[in-house]
Parts: sequence; structure tokens; C-alpha cells
Amino acid sequence: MSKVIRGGTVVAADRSYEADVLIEGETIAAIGPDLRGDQVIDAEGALIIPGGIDPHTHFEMPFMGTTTAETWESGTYAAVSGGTTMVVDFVIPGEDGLLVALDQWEERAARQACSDYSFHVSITGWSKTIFDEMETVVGRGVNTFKHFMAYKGALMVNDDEMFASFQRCAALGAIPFVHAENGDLVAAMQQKLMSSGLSGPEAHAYSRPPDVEGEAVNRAITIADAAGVPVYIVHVSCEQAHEAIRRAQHKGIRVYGEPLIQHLTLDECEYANPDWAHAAQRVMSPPFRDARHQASLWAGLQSGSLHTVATDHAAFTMEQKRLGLNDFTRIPNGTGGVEDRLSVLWTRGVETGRLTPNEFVAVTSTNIAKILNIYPRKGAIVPGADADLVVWDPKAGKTISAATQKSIIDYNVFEGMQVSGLPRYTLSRGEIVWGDGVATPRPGRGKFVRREPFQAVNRALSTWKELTAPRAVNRSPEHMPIGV
Ligand SMILES: NC(=O)NCCC(=O)O
Ligand SMILES: [Zn+2]
Ligand SMILES: [Zn+2]
Repeated sequence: MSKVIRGGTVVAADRSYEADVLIEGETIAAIGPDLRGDQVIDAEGALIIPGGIDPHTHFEMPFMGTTTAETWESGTYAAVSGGTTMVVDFVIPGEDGLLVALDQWEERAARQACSDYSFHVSITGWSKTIFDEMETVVGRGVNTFKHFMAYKGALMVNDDEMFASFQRCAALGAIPFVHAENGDLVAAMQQKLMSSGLSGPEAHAYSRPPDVEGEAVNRAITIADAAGVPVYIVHVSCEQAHEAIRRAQHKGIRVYGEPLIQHLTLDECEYANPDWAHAAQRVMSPPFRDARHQASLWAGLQSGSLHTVATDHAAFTMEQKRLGLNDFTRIPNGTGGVEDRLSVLWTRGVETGRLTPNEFVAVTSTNIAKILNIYPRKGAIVPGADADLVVWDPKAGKTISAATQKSIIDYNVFEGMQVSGLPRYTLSRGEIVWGDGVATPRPGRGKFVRREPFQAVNRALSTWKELTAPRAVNRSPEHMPIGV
């Protein structure tokens, strides 16, 4: 049965135009005026945009002595209700290595996911086994590896481990992702704050100031450049980090930057809230910053030095947050956002004139698809692409509330925010999974999206690095000192 989305304005990353969209099966069949289909989906007064892709989620992730409460089912259900049709989640290996962990993530996702999905695999140490397993991971359709420069004693890797892994990424045509904060400094400052009696969530922000992030971003970029590989910096939260990215880009270094919707719209005053629960719910790393840093992030999205807007959805319940009641270093780090990313970005970005609708599409979908090497199957409205589409109603609005959200946690960091711009319909590979305020996705319907290595930027950079590699000078004997 075919479907036609009728009467809307197609908004792509490069232009907007009035057209109907015809869907046959799981893909887009045609785009143009007056198309006919078996089922008509009304887009009158609305925009037709590519489904959102959230490149940064953590569903059912073991972390800081507990596990994120958001399941693959509840998380992807929340995602589609907010217009996101694909998530990319981080596999965190335990002692059994990368492949066992990837199997676990695949099993959970295949059983529960309502949206399509992919993975990044984390590198949390270095060994011959990891070196070998990385090739198998790439062969299984995962072309990104995550490195944590923070979380000392847990996930953190040091510089030589990162350099080894980045070189392996270069050889395999993969892209390293980096959580950039100086983990040694953070650990030392946490202890100093605790021993001076600062044990509440406000101390979390003091323990991770912007320079600690900026230094690590600069270091990660330096290591990536030496290894000859593009690098993607997750959750860029401050001017110092953005500045390091801009500076590198101006030197021709291939670096991508990802701000989060939380850092763009929520600020550090949240940690001063007299209610411990309110402040602890907002503990995430890096922490929220002030208006000056937020302005820098918005400017980066406008100018193109920052590329994507993600959520880092790592949702813990209030009961889990209470693990750090007397010690802020034990508050599980993470917040939610996968459900509200598009609406909040539309309201604070497009409605304010900071972003055009086309830039909105670029940073929530198209740019991500290009970086992950799945464009134009995802992130584009063209014939042959997956029919991951959102009928976006810019006039529809709501007040965000934990009481009505799909996420299973018991609070929402955007609580009380009035947003305009909501999905009227969300289609995932041609199936209506959200319509007229009702979500109907079947858990397990989501599919794994394979991502091939050696995207164009990897290839170009390898060519350049090969051309400019150090070379020995072959000297004839008459130019050598006598006796050599
Ligand atoms: N961001 C955060 O606080 N928690 C999730 C893990 C991570 O991405 O660092
Ligand atoms: Zn992180
Ligand atoms: Zn994360």
C-alpha cells in the first residue's frame, strides 16, 4: 500500500519547497506536485522534514554503579514521539571485550527498538585483543569508536592508548569519538572539593570548569591529527572547547563538534537550586555552563564550526540520583532529552531566528547522516531514501512535563518549558509510528543500520597524510661524513 504526504512544504538541509511525498513500502518513491497514493497523510500548514537522528544516547548502560533506567523500548518510543527516527547508542565493553558487548547491545536493541538504530563501540583500554576486535566491529557495520578522557578509574583512557586506537581507526576507515575532559584534573578537584566540605551537586560544576574541557579537546585533536584521522568531539559545552575546534578547522584539521540541546538551553544556575533533587537531576558531564558559553555554541551551529545537536540521553531515576546524596562524585552523571530535542531546538533556535529551518534539519539529521556515512539513505528527502519523515507542525505546542512524557524516568530537565513545533506524524521506513498524539510502534520493529567505513573525509585525509608523510633523504656516499 502506498502513502502520500500531501499539502506540506518539504524542508531539506539545502532548501525548502512545496511538494507532496509519495512512499512505496519503506522508501520514498517520488516528490512533486499532485501525487496520488492509497493513503493520504495530511501535511496542510506543516513542514515535511527528514526524521531526526540522535547520534548520542545511552540506553540500559551500566555506569557509576548502576544502569541507566531508560530501556531500548521506552527510549526509542520517546524518540519517535518527538520526531527522532534513529538513535546511535554507545556500547560500553566489560571484561569480555568489544564483541561480547556489541552482541549484548544488539540483542537488547533488536528485541525492543521502536526506531532504527546503530552503535558506537567504546575503547576503554588497549590490548592486542582490542586491536583485533576493532576490525571485526567495523566488519559488522559500526564505523565509530568512542574514547573517554574522563571518568578516571573507570572508562578513562590515556594519551598513548588514544593514539594507538586513533591510528587503528585511521587504518580501518573509522572515526574516533571523544568525551573530552581532563580526567586527572577532574578527579583531583573532586577530592579537593569534597575535603573542603562541598559535597552537594553544585560542586559538580566547580570540579569540571571550561578550561578542563578546552584543554582535553585540544589534546584529542592533536592526537587525531598525529594519527591522521578525522575526530568527532561529543557534548561540546563551552567556548574553550569550541575555540579549540575552530582553531583546528582553520588549520585544515578534520574535526566535528556536537553540542547538546541541554547545554544550548539550560545554564549553571540549575546547580544552585535549593532543592537537592532538582540540582542532582541536572548533574551531567560536562556540566551546564553560563550564557556566554551558550552564545558560543549557537554561533558555532550558525557558522558551521559545530555540526550536530544531540542529547547524550543517559537517564537515571531520582532513586538512582540519590546514590550521591552525601557525595556529589557518586551522583550518576546523565540527563534525558531524546523526546524533546527537536521541539526545544525549534523553539529556542528557529523561533528566535538563531537558526533557519534548513539549518535545523542539517544539525538534527542531515549532517549526522553524512558524518556517519549513511547519507542519503538517512537524513535526506530524495527518491530511494528510507521514508523516515516527520510532518512537523510549527504551530502546535505543549508544556514539557514529566507527567506526560514517554520516557520512563520521573522528572524532565525541561520541565515547564513551553515549546512550539511538534510532530503531527512520524514515519519510520514508511510506517506511521506516531500520529495525532498517539504512538503505535511495535517494540522490535526497529532495524540495525549498517555503516560502512572509509567515508569521503577519511579517504581525503589519508591521501593528504600519505602525500605529506615524513620521508628519509637518500644521501650518496660523497655527501656523507668520512668514515661512516
Ligand atoms: N554525559 C554524562 O554525564 N553521562 C553519560 C556518559 C557520558 O557521555 O559521559
Ligand atoms: Zn560523555
Ligand atoms: Zn554520552
